[in-house]
Amino acid sequence: MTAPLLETRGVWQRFGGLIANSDVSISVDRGEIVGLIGPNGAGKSTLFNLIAGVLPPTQGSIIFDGEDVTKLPATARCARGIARTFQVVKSFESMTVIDNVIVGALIRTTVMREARRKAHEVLAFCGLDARADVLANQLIPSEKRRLEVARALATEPKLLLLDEVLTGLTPTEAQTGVELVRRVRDTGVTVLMVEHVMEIVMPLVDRAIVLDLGKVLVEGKPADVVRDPKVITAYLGDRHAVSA
Ligand SMILES: Nc1ncnc2c1ncn2[C@@H]1O[C@H](COP(=O)(O)OP(=O)(O)OP(=O)(O)O)[C@@H](O)[C@H]1O
Repeated sequence: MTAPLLETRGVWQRFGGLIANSDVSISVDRGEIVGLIGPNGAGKSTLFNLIAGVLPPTQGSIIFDGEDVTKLPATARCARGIARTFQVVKSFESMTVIDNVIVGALIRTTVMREARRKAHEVLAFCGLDARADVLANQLIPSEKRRLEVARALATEPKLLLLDEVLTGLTPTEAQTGVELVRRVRDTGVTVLMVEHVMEIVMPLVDRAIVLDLGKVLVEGKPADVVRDPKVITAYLGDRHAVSA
């Protein structure tokens, strides 16, 4: 059996008296699409920040690709193959779409022509190449989310952390997003995604991990997770149990 691509081991995050993550141990295997779900304030974004290196955990360790990366800053983790998108889209609004993606590509090369070639390749993959030369602030919300994904992919990650990239989209846009995530995985990239829209995310993921009050409540196959009484009580509601 090969080792997981990502493991969090007994991770805690305290903000003063508030415990945002409490002894969280999860693992993600290579090639998986894993959904991280849970109610508002469950600690999902905090866990993403700990994995990406935005914050050091108060306690515990993060193992990525066989290496303890707990003490590494975000840029060093990105260089090792962890890329993320942000819940609040963080495009450089006054830059063109292509330049936004070149910023990502420059982590792998210092040759501008190569970074531009990579950026165009990734934009085409994300269905945005026709928008390469417009300013990021001219994109509609669904395009901005794809730009976030494109910028992350330009760093050539092994693990892509997607923070609510399908939230707030129309059903058609969300379906396009689902297909994009599948195609990303088909290229060999492992995906860990925080998402709220259960009807969309559950058919997409191989495994779901439910956080509640900073702890792992349940994990397993999506169909089992949505039927778990603990999950129904904590979060999902009966509607999801019957529609799974
Ligand atoms: N930098 C911070 N300082 C203080 N408290 C924080 C900080 N970041 C998060 N928190 C708190 O930690 C808890 C977990 O927040 P987090 O954003 O990780 O939850 P979440 O599951 O991502 O929620 P949502 O679905 O609403 O995005 C919340 O109570 C939040 O207010």
